[in-house]
Amino acid sequence: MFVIHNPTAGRRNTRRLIAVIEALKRLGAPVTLMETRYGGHATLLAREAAASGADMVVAAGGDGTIAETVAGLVGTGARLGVIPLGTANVLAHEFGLPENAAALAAILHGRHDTPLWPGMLTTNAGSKPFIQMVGAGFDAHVVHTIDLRLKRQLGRSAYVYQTLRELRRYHYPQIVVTVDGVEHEAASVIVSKGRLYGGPYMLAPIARPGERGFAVTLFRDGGPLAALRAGAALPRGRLGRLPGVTLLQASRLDITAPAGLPVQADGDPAGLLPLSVHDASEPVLLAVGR
Ligand SMILES: Nc1ncnc2c1ncn2[C@@H]1O[C@H](COP(=O)(O)OP(=O)(O)OP(=O)(O)O)[C@@H](O)[C@H]1O
Repeated sequence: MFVIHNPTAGRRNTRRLIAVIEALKRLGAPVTLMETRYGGHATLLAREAAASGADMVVAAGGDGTIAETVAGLVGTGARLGVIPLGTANVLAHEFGLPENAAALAAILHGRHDTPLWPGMLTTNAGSKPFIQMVGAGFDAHVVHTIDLRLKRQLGRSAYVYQTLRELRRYHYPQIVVTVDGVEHEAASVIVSKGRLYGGPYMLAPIARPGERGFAVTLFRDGGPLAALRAGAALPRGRLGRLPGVTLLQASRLDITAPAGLPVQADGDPAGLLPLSVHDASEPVLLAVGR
């Protein structure tokens, strides 16, 4: 089993990683540990691990590291494992991965899995898979402007701080989004593979991470008050039920304007508008509990 560790993810705490690796060794699993040296390196490491015959490649990091690992695994037949070490760890919440090191090791060593069908995002920064969500509008602005040192120190609270800081600075331009050929306008758009957002919080109950297609949440109201309302609704799991919020299903989607607005994918900066989203060619298999 190959474990790809992003040493910059989350609060850089390696205690959990070591505990899971020790538990894997106690189960008799041979583990090869590799560290990423730069953003995007996980894709190369995963591709090489799969090419060398690994049947399981584990992403040890946050959602960004998982997406980069998946980019190297699609089409190879190698299974995906996850050791959540990130800030929000949305995918780990989505699939109920345990906090306990021994329980997580048992899942990685076991044979039970579920399909995870990534989306493909194309922007000026290129084309790459995402596993949980893509955003354009206020949330992407927060992701692009957040201080990475603060994120490491405060974890998820850094997003709350940055959201409050940017509420009155952001201009809330209208975004033009075409969902399966039908044009809409919104202040913010979140395209989801999974149901959760920002951690364990429900956003898109219609989302099906193991199947083709996407859930699309349109936040029609712009301005600081609407953004503040959304921020307050998130921890109560009521984001999707706010007035002015519409949830749609999509098989493909384009956001054409305004050009130059920031985009986020799986909680990391992912280029600028315009963007397009479609299905990856095939799913990967994710090791999960029963
Ligand atoms: N060695 C490295 N040096 C600098 N950046 C790296 C390195 N390895 C990976 N990265 C980048 O770190 C970024 C953040 O990683 P990741 O998303 O896994 O952690 P996180 O943001 O803390 O967690 P989450 O997405 O769950 O909130 C990714 O975009 C990845 O490209």
